[in-house]
Amino acid sequence: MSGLFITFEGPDGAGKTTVLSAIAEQFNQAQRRDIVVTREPGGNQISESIRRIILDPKNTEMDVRTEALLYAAARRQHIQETIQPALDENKIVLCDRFVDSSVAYQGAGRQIGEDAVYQMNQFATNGLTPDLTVYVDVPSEVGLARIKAHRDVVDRLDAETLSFHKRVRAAYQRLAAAHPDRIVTIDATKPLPEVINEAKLLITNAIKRHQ
Ligand SMILES: Nc1ncnc2c1ncn2[C@@H]1O[C@H](COP(=O)(O)OP(=O)(O)OP(=O)(O)O)[C@@H](O)[C@H]1O
Ligand SMILES: Cc1cn([C@H]2C[C@H](O)[C@@H](COP(=O)(O)O)O2)c(=O)[nH]c1=O
Repeated sequence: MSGLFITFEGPDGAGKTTVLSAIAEQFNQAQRRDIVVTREPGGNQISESIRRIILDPKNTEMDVRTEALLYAAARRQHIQETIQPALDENKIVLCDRFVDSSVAYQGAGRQIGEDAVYQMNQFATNGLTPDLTVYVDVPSEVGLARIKAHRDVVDRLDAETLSFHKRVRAAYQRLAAAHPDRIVTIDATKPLPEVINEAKLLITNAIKRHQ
């Protein structure tokens, strides 16, 4: 039996990272041993190095397809080093972003084609698909305002135009409509404790179904 692969997705500033770490914290000590919390791009030394290159605001010359390929390369390494070994050990992997991010940000945000980006990622993932995706949804203006209010460093993607971020959100909403069995939407304009509770319930139910 394989483990359980759960991803968190959403526009910048939706609250994914905050919600994910609160949930991981709330699981008891015994459960925590079976849970791996990780993120994309990143999760290991090579993928974190790629992350620094992609997000560096100085890298203004980066071509949009180069960017898409770098995200996919970081993902491949992340799967091989972190995700697949944990799933093989029957663990629960909670991952901050995965292929849906590439479809939304590079496919729609950068306008290089949602299907083209999805297909390119099939090579990187060899078809690995999350069992559940928690989509934390906020209007782009709300997410960006949260980032501006709370973050000292704004990365190359955060700094994109409002229209870029609106295309990203619209693509996420299309993905959620197209994959209702996998992607569950949470309204993240609600107060943080409510968002955390809703996400925790989704994960707890997924774990129960999996046992
Ligand atoms: N429901 C909420 N209501 C108000 N503020 C929130 C809510 N959720 C998160 N925040 C705040 O918004 C900020 C951004 O949250 P967080 O970093 O978790 O977002 P994120 O989705 O991981 O963003 P990114 O993808 O850009 O890293 C944080 O300061 C967090 O405390
Ligand atoms: C995985 C992935 C991420 N992105 C973007 C989304 C964010 O702006 C940054 C990641 O950093 P954060 O800590 O989640 O803010 O990168 C992307 O464009 N494509 C992807 O595949």
